[in-house]
Amino acid sequence: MSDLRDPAPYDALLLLSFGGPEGPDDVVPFLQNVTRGRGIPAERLKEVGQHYFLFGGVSPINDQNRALLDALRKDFAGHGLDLPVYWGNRNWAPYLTDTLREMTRDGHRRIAVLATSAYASYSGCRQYRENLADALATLAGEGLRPPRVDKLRHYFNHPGFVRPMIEGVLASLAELPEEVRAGAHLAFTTHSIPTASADTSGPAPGHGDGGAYVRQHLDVARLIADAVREETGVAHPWRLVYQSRSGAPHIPWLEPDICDHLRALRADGAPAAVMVPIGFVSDHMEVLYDLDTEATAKAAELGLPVRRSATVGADPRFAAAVRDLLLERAATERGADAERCALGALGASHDRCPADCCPARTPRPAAAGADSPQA
Ligand SMILES: CC1=C(CCC(=O)O)c2cc3nc(cc4[nH]c(cc5[nH]c(cc1n2)c(C)c5CCC(=O)O)c(CCC(=O)O)c4C)C(CCC(=O)O)=C3C
Ligand SMILES: [Fe+2]
Repeated sequence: MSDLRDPAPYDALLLLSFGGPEGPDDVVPFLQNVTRGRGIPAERLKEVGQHYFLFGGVSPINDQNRALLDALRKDFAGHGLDLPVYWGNRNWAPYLTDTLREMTRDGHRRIAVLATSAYASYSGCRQYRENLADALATLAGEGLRPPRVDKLRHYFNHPGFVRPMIEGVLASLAELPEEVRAGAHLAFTTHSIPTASADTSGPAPGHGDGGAYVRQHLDVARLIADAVREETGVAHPWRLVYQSRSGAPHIPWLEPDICDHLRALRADGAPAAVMVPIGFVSDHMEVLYDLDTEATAKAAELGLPVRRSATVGADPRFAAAVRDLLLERAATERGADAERCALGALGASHDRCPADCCPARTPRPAAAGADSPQA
């Protein structure tokens, strides 16, 4: 029997996130970092820049990550897990490469990575693995001996991610006026991505038809809808919808858009809706602007009462889930048996992405996978 608190072989955890601007002067360089080489029309960039300026040029994502770091450190300390937690981002300071350099200088040799994206997709998984490979290559180029990095598995169906969202939906339903509550629709929403990218998300055997990205979201939506029905005795109608589309108009992205969906609900006589942002880990700009500002204004214009339910953010149950994932993986890496906690129909996700998982349009080195130069 292995020690349940033993993090070996890991000597540190890295929280890996998207990053966001911290003031008006950061907005344009941040957007340049995000969209470098990704073919986003200038029109769209100007529009997204306005979303940030509306909030003083500050993305909420950094404070959300600081709160999660605090929650993780408290959870680890409270459970006798002595493991330092670092934070690095893809698109803004603290940059991943700087954090990994610091971790290397601090003597860390084997690092577990938690990405703030719960599902399979190029943007949510492989792109982070590419960022890790780039950072490791940079460190090697500086004459440092890069540590080994392992990315923790997808947690979309971990109870520590799903449970808080179920409670969030129940709270949002309770906030709706009583006369519309029982008929309220649940609009589960996530980031739209190109259909070509969705179709190739996850390992190849599941490619096509929206791939693992759509399948995983549908599984979470169903889990939440079922739990809400059990709790309230009401089978709220639900649908998975999408938001935050970018890219050129002629390229197909996942649909329907949340705003079009709200319009259709209104036209069909739905009395109310709860927007459930299952695709997002915290209240960042996609949630504060695209849902709380744009979609909420659209609903008001339509005369459709709506609420937006909570993301997990720094919920202590999510922090505990991260500890669980880390200790599970640590045990697996030591060759021990580990319970792999997962709700729903899909089971626990793989630890190491196979070579054909969420392929890039142009193949590039990616760390922490079967096709990694470091593997
Ligand atoms: C699947 C997915 C997630 C969810 C998983 C996860 O959480 O990682 C996510 C999260 C995020 N996306 C974010 C911001 C942006 N995403 C953009 C563009 C894009 N996102 C894409 C996908 C995703 N994105 C895609 C396919 C593009 C097109 C360009 C490309 O192929 O890369 C752009 C460019 C402008 C625009 O067109 O919107 C911005 C500014 C922020 C930070 C918010 C903040 O500051 O609070 C976060 C957390
Ligand atoms: Fe995005």
